[in-house]
Amino acid sequence: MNDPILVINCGSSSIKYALVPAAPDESRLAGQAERLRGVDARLTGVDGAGRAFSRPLHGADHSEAMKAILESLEGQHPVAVGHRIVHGGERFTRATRLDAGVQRAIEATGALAPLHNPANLAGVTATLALFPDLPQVAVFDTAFHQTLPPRAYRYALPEGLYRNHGIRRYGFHGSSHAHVSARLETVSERPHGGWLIAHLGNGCSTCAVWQGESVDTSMGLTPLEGLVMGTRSGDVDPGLHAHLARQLGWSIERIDTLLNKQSGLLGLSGLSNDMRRLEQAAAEHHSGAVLAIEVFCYRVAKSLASLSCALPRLDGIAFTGGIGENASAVRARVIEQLPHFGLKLAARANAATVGGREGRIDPAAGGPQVWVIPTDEEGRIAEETRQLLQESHHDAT
Ligand SMILES: Nc1ncnc2c1ncn2[C@@H]1O[C@H](COP(=O)(O)OP(=O)(O)O)[C@@H](O)[C@H]1O
Ligand SMILES: CC(=O)OP(=O)(O)O
Ligand SMILES: [Mg+2]
Repeated sequence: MNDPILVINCGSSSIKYALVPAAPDESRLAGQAERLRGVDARLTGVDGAGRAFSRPLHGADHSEAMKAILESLEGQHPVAVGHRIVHGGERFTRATRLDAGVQRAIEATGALAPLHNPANLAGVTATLALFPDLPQVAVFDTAFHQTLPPRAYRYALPEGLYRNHGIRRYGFHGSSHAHVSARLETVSERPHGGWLIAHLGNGCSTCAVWQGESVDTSMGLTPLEGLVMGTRSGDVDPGLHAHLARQLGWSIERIDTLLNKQSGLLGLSGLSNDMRRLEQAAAEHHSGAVLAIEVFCYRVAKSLASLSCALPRLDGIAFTGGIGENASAVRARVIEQLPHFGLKLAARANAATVGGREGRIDPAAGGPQVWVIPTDEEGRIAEETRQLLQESHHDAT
């Protein structure tokens, strides 16, 4: 493999990794460790000899899982490591070489992404211990949204909170939205247009892109704002916090756990945070699952409609992420709630575009286009890592 970059995407309970070669057509070694710290923790992937493997990790934490991942890559020689870091705050507006100072600054923004930044840093620490001599780069979810205008990133709060404490909307899933936006430039034949992207995975966000730049997005100061997610509530009345504290005596920690870990699809259904499981249960008329999917789809449609205000023109919509790429029934329910935009689906193309396929799923009747574009956060992180290292090499010579 030619000068591959090792990409590490550490989530709260999973690590996705990929060894991304310089040549885009060459295949990648990739995999994931899931349900970390659980008895059923497991690593699945493809090893250096091209063999698929799946093995139990028995309660492994992030650093033990990282060791197992690196063992599976034995014989491979990455030239650098690119890390997904979810929150870059106001300081990190682009990919940045990791050093002790940068690590400390990422730690300081940890409170704003409690499910993500601490896990991201655990991945950095484990990788640094195993690859002390390799350049390591942080690629931030927030960076793509640096182009948001003030009307989109400011909350209607007193200015001092923004100026002195960085209280503003940042936006996340930037590597995913950037990848999808770049693909749309290539495949849609409507370059430099206005697009709405729905990234629907465990975390979910929408993004309005005009001429390749993010102009508004549904996530805010933290990855909790906006859509209904696996375990996150998304938007609630900001008065809810005071109400729960005053009326039920709940602590801030309890409210935070409620909104981040016990809500969303899980809270609404009382069953699961997993869309696959909910679709099965809804088919068997589980009322919680039926309601959870209904609220989920309505909130995606409502968010897309409101973000359309950020665009001078709507060329189309793209779905991505585990749900966006696979759940054709979810896509159909979202689009059917947006008829006033002239949006329609071609039912057969919609049903067939699943399992990592890219494709256009509207009837091509001249209205806004609808696309499924599989995300590639790892590819984008590798690209930005490579670019930064090339720039610093040029600066040094
Ligand atoms: N075939 C499928 N049908 C419906 N939902 C799916 C399918 N495959 C994956 N999903 C859903 O995608 C979500 C996970 O998305 P993903 O983007 O992989 O998450 P993460 O944010 O952890 O990367 C889960 O809700 C899962 O149920
Ligand atoms: C920012 C975010 O929500 O990330 P994920 O989808 O990986 O949870
Ligand atoms: Mg995700």
